[in-house]
Amino acid sequence: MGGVLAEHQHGKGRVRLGRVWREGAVHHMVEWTVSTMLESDMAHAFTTGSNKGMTATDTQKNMVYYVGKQCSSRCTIEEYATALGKKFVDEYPLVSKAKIWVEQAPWKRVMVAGQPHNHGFAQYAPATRTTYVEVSKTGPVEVTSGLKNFKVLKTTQSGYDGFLHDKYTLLGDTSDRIMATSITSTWKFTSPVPNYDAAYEAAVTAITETFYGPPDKGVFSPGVQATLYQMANAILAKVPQVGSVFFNLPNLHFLPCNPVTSKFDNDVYIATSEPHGDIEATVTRQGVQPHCKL
Ligand SMILES: O=c1[nH]c(=O)c2[nH]c(=O)[nH]c2[nH]1
Repeated sequence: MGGVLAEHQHGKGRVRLGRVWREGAVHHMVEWTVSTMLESDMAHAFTTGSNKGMTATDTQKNMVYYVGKQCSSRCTIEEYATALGKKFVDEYPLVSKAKIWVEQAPWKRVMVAGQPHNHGFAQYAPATRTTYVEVSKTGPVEVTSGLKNFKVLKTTQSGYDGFLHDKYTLLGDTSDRIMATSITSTWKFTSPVPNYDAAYEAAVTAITETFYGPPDKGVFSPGVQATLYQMANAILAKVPQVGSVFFNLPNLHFLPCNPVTSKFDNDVYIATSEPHGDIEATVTRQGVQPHCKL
């Protein structure tokens, strides 16, 4: 057993936490799925079998709830992840770096009879806000935010042509098609963020304005690749603290359908999720290193 233990870490995956802040009759609620990873002086656990000094993954799970309790007033996932990461590196001498992932379930306050409900919530869409935070004993806290499962679609203002046509190609050029994708994006901050909620809303606005264009006319997309690049640039323009933006965009095809008695007339489609195109890229400001896609 002479192999070199090159890297190691240990953590707890997908710990689910509900947190309610009761402000009088009006309640605020979040549901978070938290994953942790600790880099620590624990090589001996792998190479000798001794677990001396180890922060057990069960303890890491307990800390998820403990720090949730400590957040006595409403906070963002970025603030929570930073507090949790700090707790690990401050509490445990052998831990050099804590890596924290948090996903926020899309609970929204419901409207009943036109009024916001005091304590009722619903999920209207599966878009999930995400964060990944690294806290080391030395060095700055590194925060990456994002979203996943954000399904967007437009029924026109999308085309795809000019690609290589050879004997293996069946797809024809098109100047009008449905464009649909399920957006996963992460954006890494390179300077302090005064308000993570505002930064998130600005990034989502940048994505939607760029994808759809103005409400009356929309905006033409010549391909998923070009739209991806434009959306990333829109985030860089709208959120000055962001240095690097990653997108993964599956191309969810709606295929022209010829119902038995008629021809396709831009009206009936075969909706598919598989197989799908898969298009991704990272776009950075000049001189900024791309962040890893997570
Ligand atoms: O926008 C697109 N990009 C592609 O790379 C691609 N490939 C494909 O078959 N259709 C599309 N559409």
